[in-house]
Amino acid sequence: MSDATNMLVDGEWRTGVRRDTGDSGEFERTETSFRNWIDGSVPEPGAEPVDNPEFPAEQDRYHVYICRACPWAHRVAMTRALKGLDGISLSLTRPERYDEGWEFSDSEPDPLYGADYLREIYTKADDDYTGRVTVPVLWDEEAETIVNNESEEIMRMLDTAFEGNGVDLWPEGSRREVDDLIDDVYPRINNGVYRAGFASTQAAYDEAVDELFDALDEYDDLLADRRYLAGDRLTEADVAMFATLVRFDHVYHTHFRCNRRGIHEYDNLWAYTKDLYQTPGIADTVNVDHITRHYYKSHESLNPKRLVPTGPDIDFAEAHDRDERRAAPEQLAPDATAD
Ligand SMILES: N[C@@H](CCC(=O)N[C@@H](CS)C(=O)NCC(=O)O)C(=O)O
Repeated sequence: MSDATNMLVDGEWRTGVRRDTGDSGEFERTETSFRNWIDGSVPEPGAEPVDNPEFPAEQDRYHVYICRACPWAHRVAMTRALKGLDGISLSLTRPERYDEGWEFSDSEPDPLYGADYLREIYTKADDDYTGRVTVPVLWDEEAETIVNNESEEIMRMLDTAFEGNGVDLWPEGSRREVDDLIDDVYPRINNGVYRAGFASTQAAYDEAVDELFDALDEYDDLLADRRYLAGDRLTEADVAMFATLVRFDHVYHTHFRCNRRGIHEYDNLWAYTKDLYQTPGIADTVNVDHITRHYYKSHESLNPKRLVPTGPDIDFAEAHDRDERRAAPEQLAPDATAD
C-alpha cells in the first residue's frame, strides 16, 4: 500500500510522491532529519549536558517557525512561553497547507528572509535536502541553518539549555517520570488520534480508537487526584498532553472520527484542559480558528469538500475546579511571553 505526499527531493519540490506505508493500513509517521542539540542541553535524565559550541545557548540567535495548527509545533510554542524565552523569536506559517506545502502569508511574512514557502528555509539549510518540510523548525540566525526540526527535542533544548524568566518544565527529581509520561502519551494519545484519522482499514481504525479511548480513560482517572500528570508541578508531559486535548473536540472528534466521547465529556480531562489553557502564557498560543482551518482544509483525502464544521460550542476559559490542587508556588506566575 502507498500514499502520496508533497516533499523536497534533492532540493526540488515534488508533489504526489508515493511512499510505502505497509500492508496493514496503519498510519506510519516518518522520521525528521535535523537533529542537532544546543550547547548545554540535557537530552535525557542523568545525561551530561551536551557539549556543542557550534550552537551556543544565546537566545537572540535563534528563531522558531511554527504553524498554530500543528500540535507538535504547539509544544514548542508553549515551552517557549512558559519558560519565558522572549529572546527566541517566533513566526507563523498560514494554517492551510496545500500542494506547495507550508506557506507564509502577507499578514505573517517570513521575518528573516521574506520567503514565500517554508521549504525555502529547508533548502537554505541544505540545498540538496530530501524529506518532508515540517513545523516546528528551530533556526540559527547566525549560522543560517536548521538546528533541529523534532518537537520533542526542541522542547527539551528550550527547557534545559536556556535561562528563561518563567518555569522549569523538567524539574530535577521528576525527570524520569516526566519522560515515561511523554513516552506513554505520544503513541497512545498524541499520535493515537492520527492513527485513527489516517487508518485505511476498518481493523486498523477500530484498534486505534480502542487504544486511544483506553488511554484517555486511564488519564482521566489519574487526574482525579493530581493536578498535573507528574503530580503538583506543571511539566513537559502536560505540555505534550495539552497539545492533543485542546484540538480534540474541534478536530479529532469529527475529522479523525475519534467520536466515542469529547474531552468536554470527561470530568477530569476537561477541567485539566481548561486549567492548562488558563495558565498564564498558554491561551496566547492557542488559535482555534487556525486549528480548525488547517485540519479540515488541508487533508483533502479525509474531507474532499474542505468544509469547516462550526462546532462544538465549548469554552476553554470557563471556570474549572482544579485550583485547590495547588501547584508549587514558584510555578504559579510565569511571565507570559507575547508572540
Ligand atoms: N516529528 C515531527 C513531526 C512534525 C509534523 O509532522 N508536523 C506536521 C504538521 S502537524 C507537518 O509539518 N507536516 C508537513 C508534511 O508532513 O509535509 C515533530 O514532532 O516535530
